[in-house]
Amino acid sequence: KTLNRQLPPSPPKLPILGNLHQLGVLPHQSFRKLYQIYGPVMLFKFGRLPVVVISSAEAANEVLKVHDLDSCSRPSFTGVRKLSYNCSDLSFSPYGDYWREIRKICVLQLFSLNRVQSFQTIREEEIASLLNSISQSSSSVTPVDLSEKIYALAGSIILRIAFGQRFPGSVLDHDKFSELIHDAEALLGSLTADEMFPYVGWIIDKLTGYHTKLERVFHELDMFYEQAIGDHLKAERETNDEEDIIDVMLKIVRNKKTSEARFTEVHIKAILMDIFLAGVDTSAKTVVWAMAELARNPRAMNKAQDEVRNFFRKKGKVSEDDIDQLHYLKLIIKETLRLHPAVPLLLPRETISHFKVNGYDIYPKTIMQVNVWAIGRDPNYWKDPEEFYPERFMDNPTDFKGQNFEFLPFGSGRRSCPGINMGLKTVEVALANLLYEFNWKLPNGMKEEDINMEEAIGMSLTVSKKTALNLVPVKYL
Ligand code: HEM
Repeated sequence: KTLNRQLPPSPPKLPILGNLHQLGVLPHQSFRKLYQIYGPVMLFKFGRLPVVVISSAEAANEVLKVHDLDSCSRPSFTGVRKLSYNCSDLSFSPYGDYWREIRKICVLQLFSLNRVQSFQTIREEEIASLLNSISQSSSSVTPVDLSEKIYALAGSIILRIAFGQRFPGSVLDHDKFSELIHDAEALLGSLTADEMFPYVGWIIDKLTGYHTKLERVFHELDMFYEQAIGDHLKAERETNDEEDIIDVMLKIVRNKKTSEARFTEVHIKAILMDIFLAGVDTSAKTVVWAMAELARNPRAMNKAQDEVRNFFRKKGKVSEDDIDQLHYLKLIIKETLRLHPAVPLLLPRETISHFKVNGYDIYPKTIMQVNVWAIGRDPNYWKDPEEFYPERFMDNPTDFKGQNFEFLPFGSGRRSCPGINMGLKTVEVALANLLYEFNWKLPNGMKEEDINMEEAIGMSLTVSKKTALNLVPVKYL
C-alpha cells in the first residue's frame, strides 16, 4: 500500500532544516509564492515535523468540512503546552471528550450572543474613555497613534469582561499585564528547536533561553489569574452587577453537572489565557487595518461616515442597539477581513487519521495550515483582489461564517472561532464611534498612497500592520 502512496508536492529540502529556510519573515506570503509553483496542497518539513499547507478554497473545503473530523486536533508544542496549562484550554486542547465539553461551555455560556450583549456597558464606558482621550489631541494638528489607542481599547474591554468591574488599574497593573500577554503570544507562536531537531535541538533552546523565558512569563501570568480568582472568591457580589467571565466559570465549578465534572480552577485559568491570547490582538488588528484602508480610500471613508452620521444624528451618539443597521460598515468589516485576516494561516490543526486531499495522501500527526490570507486574495475567486472595495459584498451572500471557503477569516468546522460574536461586536462598535466622532486627516504632507500597508508578524500566529497608524482627528460635531 505504501508503494502507491502519493505525497503532496514539496519544495526542495535542505538536510536537517527541511524547508525552514523557505519560510521567510512572513510565512503566509512565502507560502503563496510557493503555491504558484507547487499547487494548492504542499508538503513541508519544518525540521522533522511534516506540515501540509492548503491554498485553495476547494482543498480547504476538503480539509475543514469533508475531513473535519480527521483533522481537528491541535499539535502540542512546548510553549503551547505550558501556557495552556497542559492543554486544559480550548484553543490547544487535543480533540476529544474534554475539548467537546469545554467548547460547549464556551459557546453556550461564555461567548454566547446573550453574554456578549451583557457586556454592552463595559464597551460603552471604554469607548467613551477612548473618544475622550482622542478629543484631547483633536484641537491640535498632531496626529494620534491610532494603533496604540485601539490596542488599549481592545485590551481594557477584554480585561473587564474577564476580570470584572472590581479590578481597576490600581489593583491590576495594566501595562505589566499587556506586556506579559505580548510575551506569551511570541512564545506561543514559536516552535522550540527541540521539537524540530531531535537530539541536538535542546542545546539551541538552552542558548536562546526559551525555557527560562517561558517559565517566567507563565508564572507571572498565573499569579495575575490567581489573584483575580481569589478576589472573586472573597468579594461579595452585588446582585445587580453583571456577571464577568470569572463569575460564570466559578459558578460552573461550584454547581457542576456531571458532564462538566472535569472543570476546575486550573481550567478557569486556562480559559482566561485563551481569552487574552485570542481575543485582544485579533479584534484590535482588524480595527487598525480597517481604519488604514479607509484613510487610503476617501470615497469609502466618506460613505461610511455619511451612513453612521445620518443614522445616529438624532440620538447624538452611536448606540450599540442599532448598530446592526449600518450596512456599509458591515461591508467594510468583511472587506477588511478578506484582505487582512488576523490569523492568516488559521491555528494549526493536527490530523488524527489518514485521508486524501486532491488525490494526495495525508497521514496522521501531520500539521495542517490553511492559508486563508492567500485564498482571500486569489484572482480565481476575487475580481481585482488587491483592491479595497467593500461594495463587492453587496447583494452577495458570501459570509465569514465558515460556509464560503474562499473567505475564512474565522476558520471553519469544529475548530472555528467561538469568539466571533464577541470579536465582531468590539470591531463594529469601535469603528462606528471612530467614524462618527471624528474626521480623519493624514499627517502634514502625507498622501493616501504613502500610508504604509506592509505586514509584520508580531508572533507567528497573527499578522499586523508593520508601522503604527498615525492620523489627525478633527472633531466632527
Ligand atoms: C476579529 C476577531 C477575531 C478573529 C479574526 C478570530 C479568528 C480566529 C481564527 C482564525 C481561529 C482559528 C480557527 C481555525 O483554526 O479553524 C480562532 C480560534 C479561536 N478563537 Fe478567535 N478570532 C477573533 C476573536 C476572538 C475572541 C474575541 C475570542 C474570545 C474571547 C476568540 C477565541 C477563540 C478560541 C478560544 C479559538 C480556538 C477554538 C478551538 O480550537 O476550538 N476569538 N479565532
